[in-house]
Parts: sequence; C-alpha cells; structure tokens
Amino acid sequence: MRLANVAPVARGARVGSSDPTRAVAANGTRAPPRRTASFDPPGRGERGRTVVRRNTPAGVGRKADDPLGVFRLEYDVSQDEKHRPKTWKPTITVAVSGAAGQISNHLLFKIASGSVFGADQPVILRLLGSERSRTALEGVSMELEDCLFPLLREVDIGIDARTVFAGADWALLIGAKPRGPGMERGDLLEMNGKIFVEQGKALNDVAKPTCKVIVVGNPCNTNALIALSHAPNLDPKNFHALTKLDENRAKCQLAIKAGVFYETVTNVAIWGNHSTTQVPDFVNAKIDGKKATDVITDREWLESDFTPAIQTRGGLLIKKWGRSSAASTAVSIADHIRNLVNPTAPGDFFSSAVLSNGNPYGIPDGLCYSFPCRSKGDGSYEIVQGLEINDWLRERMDKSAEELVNEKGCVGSLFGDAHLDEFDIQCPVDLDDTLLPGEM
Ligand SMILES: NC(=O)C1=CN([C@@H]2O[C@H](COP(=O)(O)OP(=O)(O)OC[C@H]3O[C@@H](n4cnc5c(N)ncnc54)[C@H](OP(=O)(O)O)[C@@H]3O)[C@@H](O)[C@H]2O)C=CC1
Ligand SMILES: O=C([O-])CC(=O)C(=O)O
Repeated sequence: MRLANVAPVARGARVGSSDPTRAVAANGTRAPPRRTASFDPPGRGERGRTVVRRNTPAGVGRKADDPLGVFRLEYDVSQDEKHRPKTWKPTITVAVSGAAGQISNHLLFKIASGSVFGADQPVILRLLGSERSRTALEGVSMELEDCLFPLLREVDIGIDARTVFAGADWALLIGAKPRGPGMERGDLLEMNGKIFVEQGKALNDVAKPTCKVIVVGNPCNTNALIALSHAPNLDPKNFHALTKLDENRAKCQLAIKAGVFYETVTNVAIWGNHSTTQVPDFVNAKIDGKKATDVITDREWLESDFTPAIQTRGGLLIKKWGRSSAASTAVSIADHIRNLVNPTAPGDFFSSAVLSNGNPYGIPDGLCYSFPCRSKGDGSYEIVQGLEINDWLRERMDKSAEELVNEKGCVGSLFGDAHLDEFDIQCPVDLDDTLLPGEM
C-alpha cells in the first residue's frame, strides 16, 4: 500500500521496529504505525520495503488526482496485523467533512482516542476539506499523528467527496458555510443545500449502503433531507441531523433548576427543527425517575424561561464567545454516535432528527424531524412510541413541522427523487421565524 505521511516525526524515518511513530498501547503492546494515507489503491508498494519521499513537489511522484499528502511512506501493511490486539473489532472508516473547522478540531481527537466508537474499535479517519483548507487539513493530520492513538489506523485527507467517502461506514457532515452579512435565510438554505446535494450523491456512489450519516452543518434538518434524497442506495433511516446538543442543553438547565446532578435527568426529547422553533419536552422529561413537572412545579418557568432559553441558547453563546458552539457540539456528536452504537438504557431515549415517514406522532411524512429514539446498539434506532403529547406540545410540534415544510419548499429544486414523495410547496415570502439557534 502506498501511503502519505504528513507528520514531521515520520520525515525521513524508516518504518521498522524502531519506528518512532509506534506508541505503547494501554495494554502494553506496541501499537502499529499510524498511517496518514493517500487514496492510492492498495498493493502498489514493494512488500517489506519502506520508501520515504520528502516534500514531494507537485508533479514529482504525484498524480493529478492525488489527495493532499506531501510526505509518503510505503511499507508492508501485513506487519500491521502483528500489532493488532485480537480483541479489537474490524476497522471502520469514518469520513468527516469540514474537517479543518472548529467542531472537527474537537471531535476528531475524541474519535481517534477510542472514546466514541469504543476502546476496541480501530478507525480510519477520512477528512474532507477544500482548496481553502488544504494546509489546515495537513496540520490537523499532523496533530492526529502526534497523539499516537493506537486505535487510529489511518488518516486520509482529500478535497473530493467521492474519494473521501469511499467505503465509509460513517459520514459526519459538519462542513457548511456560515451565514454572512446581508445574506438572507433563503440564500443560506440554497447555498448550503447545494453542498448536500453533492455530498448525498457522493455517498450514494461510494459509501457503504449501510453507512450512517450525521448532518451537523446548518440548517441541518433540511440539509440531511437533501442528502438522503440523493442517496437511493443508502437506507434513509440512517440519515440523522444533530439535535443531541439541544437535548444536552435542556438536561443541564433542568438539572440546575431542580438542584440535582444532570445525570439524573433522563427522557428529554427535542421535537422538530434544530432552530428556534424546536420543542424541548419537559412534559415527558424525568428527574431522578420522577416526572420533571412534579419536581419542577414552576410551570411558568418551564414554559416561558426554560423553553426559549434552549431554543436560543446557540445565539446567546455566539454573543458571549463571538463564535458558535464547537466543543459542546463535538461532545454532542460523540454522544449521538455512542447513543447509536450502545443499547439505550431501559425506559430512556435520546433525540435525533430522522426521516418522519410513518412516525407515530402525526408529523407529516417527508421531513427530517427530531424525535425521541431508542437503539439496540447496532447503529440502528426506532422512534419511541406512546409519549404524552398535550396541547402545549402539540401546538409547538406542529409549528416546527410547518417550519420544516417551508424550508423544504424554499429549496425544492435541490431535492432528488429518492425516499421522498412528490411535494408541491411554495417558499413562503417571510422566513423571519425560521432561525437557527445562533440567529437572534
Ligand atoms: N446541529 C448543531 O447542533 C450545530 C451545528 N453547527 C453547524 O456546524 C457547521 C460547522 O461549524 P464549525 O465547525 O464551528 O464551523 P467552521 O467555520 O469552523 O468550519 C466549517 C467548515 O465548513 C467548511 N465550509 C465552509 N463553507 C463551505 C462551503 N461553501 N462549502 C463546503 N464547505 C464549506 C469549511 O471547510 P473547508 O474550507 O475545508 O470546506 C469550514 O472549515 C456550521 O454550519 C454550524 O452552523 C454548529 C453548532 C451546532
Ligand atoms: O446557531 C448556530 O449557528 C450554531 C448552532 O446550531 C447551535 O449552537 O445550536
């Protein structure tokens, strides 16, 4: 296999038994060499031979379709197996877009450390950037290598979604353009929507049909819907938009109000859009196993303080920080993945925006809407049935659904044919109430 390595420690180093890029794993075994790899097909290198090319200039030893790798190694990958603990699961490939952005800067290191997919789950990271982020992406790879994570088997960087998403088991779609000065909401929908048309098509063509897709780039619900509509080869149930951050925010505020540690707060559903119309559900929430409304009896606070605080918390954070949530978003993406790869605790649930088709809560089909979900721990999920929907919730859940219908109408031309029924919705003239949490 031909490999590119951007870590300075590997420059000029021969990959052998004294390879300084090998770490001592927690169990005392020597970890394998990390590999920051090109996308060249495997099997090119002479077995057992290590070749290091330094600072390969463009055009020398580099094909036009090469990714960004600057330093490259070739070595016998069969050596890898000797250093792989027998208890490890088969390696998975995790593709991440917006990999040079703020959220990824927190998330990638969690994934590589084993704290997301598990301490026995080796990963290949595939990082998608753009011309803008070429060198930044190399920097990210260098930092990943310098961490000596035993479970990180390979890091690939590239700017072509079709190459980066090849064989992906998971695709974390974080990259999206933030709204700029003077830009209308409709412009943002249209502009970011186009990214997800291309990425949906790329996933369809090259990702594993079982690939799980988590869309984070805003407006994430509609972006996820656009992506899945271009990916008929993938199971539409495997597309998620992130609302776990909203759930975490809600749990924390309920815990503070109740004067309890936040781990005792469970069963907090976020309904609807990741926007200011989202509905953080205190009606079904539990605190220490009791109904949250029996523990926090101040209804006025729940309806008029707690609810808008969660709906607009992203915006408050932007005001204070000068940028949007990055660390807490990364943590919530990690939580979201853990929610899917571990069985949900009995009686509990987590929030995820998923395809609404056939949902038991009367939300129209064809939307990416946040529901309470449960997982068996195999990466799949089901929408939890039978939650109490009182008039207060119903009115707000429907309003959020209506907002998603409008968003869908505004970018109707971006939808593909897959998984969605025909729809005929006009873009409403006034989109003032379709705000992201970061827009006030
Ligand atoms: N769902 C949720 O709960 C949350 C969602 N978000 C959203 O996550 C997204 C990323 O946030 P964050 O990491 O902080 O942002 P950053 O600005 O730090 O990074 C975003 C990345 O997106 C890529 N990008 C920007 N414009 C485009 C474009 N036109 N086409 C393709 N890619 C583009 C850039 O990477 P490159 O140049 O390499 O393409 C950039 O590195 C935002 O949309 C944000 O609103 C944030 C917080 C919470
Ligand atoms: O609003 C934004 O831009 C960031 C975001 O989604 C959040 O913090 O929830």
